[in-house]
Amino acid sequence: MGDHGKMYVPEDLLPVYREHIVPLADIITPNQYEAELLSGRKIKNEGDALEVMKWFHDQGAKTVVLSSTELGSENELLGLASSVINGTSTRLQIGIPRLPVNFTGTGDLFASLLLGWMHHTDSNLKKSVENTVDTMQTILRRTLDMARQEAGPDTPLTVRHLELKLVQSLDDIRSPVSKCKASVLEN
Ligand SMILES: Nc1ncnc2c1ncn2[C@@H]1O[C@H](COP(=O)(O)OP(=O)(O)O)[C@@H](O)[C@H]1O
Ligand SMILES: Cc1ncc(COP(=O)(O)O)c(C=O)c1O
Repeated sequence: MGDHGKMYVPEDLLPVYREHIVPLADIITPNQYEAELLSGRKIKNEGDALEVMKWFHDQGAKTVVLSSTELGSENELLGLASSVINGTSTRLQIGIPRLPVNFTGTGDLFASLLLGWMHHTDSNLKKSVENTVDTMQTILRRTLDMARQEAGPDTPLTVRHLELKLVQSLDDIRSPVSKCKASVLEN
């Protein structure tokens, strides 16, 4: 829907997403801006993030992952996740090392990887979020390295240079190298 304070889709679609699309979702992976737009609440701290994730559960989503928030630090984005599946509730957070460029298509890639891992792990939220973030890191680092090589030292990186290196990352999609650990939030 949007990012960095700007919507990609026409603004008059917001109520359609909120009222008609969100209630259809089993799993939803908004970034901070999208979560704030849909829920109508600002996320300024972890308590706000937990309330916003509860709002999505109240709309019917069993699994909510805030793919990134600015609640981390200069060097880290913070992801948060919550699932209520078969009466079992799990909430966790994960630090995501921040790379110094804006990529395009990361939200779509994140959603695809998470869906695959939730399917393969019988809805194990912790393992799915960790594998997803680990694979994202590997793909984005490869994308940035190859973009810098291709552009050379004097050319600014463009969207074309930063096209996600998915095909080159097939092995990392299948078998992520375990690095980022999620911590479970108690109550
Ligand atoms: N600059 C970045 N540094 C590190 N990881 C990033 C960066 N941008 C995106 N990602 C990865 O992509 C995922 C989705 O990005 P996010 O910005 O939350 O969604 P969207 O692309 O929809 O705005 C994040 O969880 C993170 O793993
Ligand atoms: C119109 C438009 N712009 C940009 C994007 C890229 O979004 P992101 O980088 O958040 O995945 C999308 C993703 O679906 C989109 O539909």
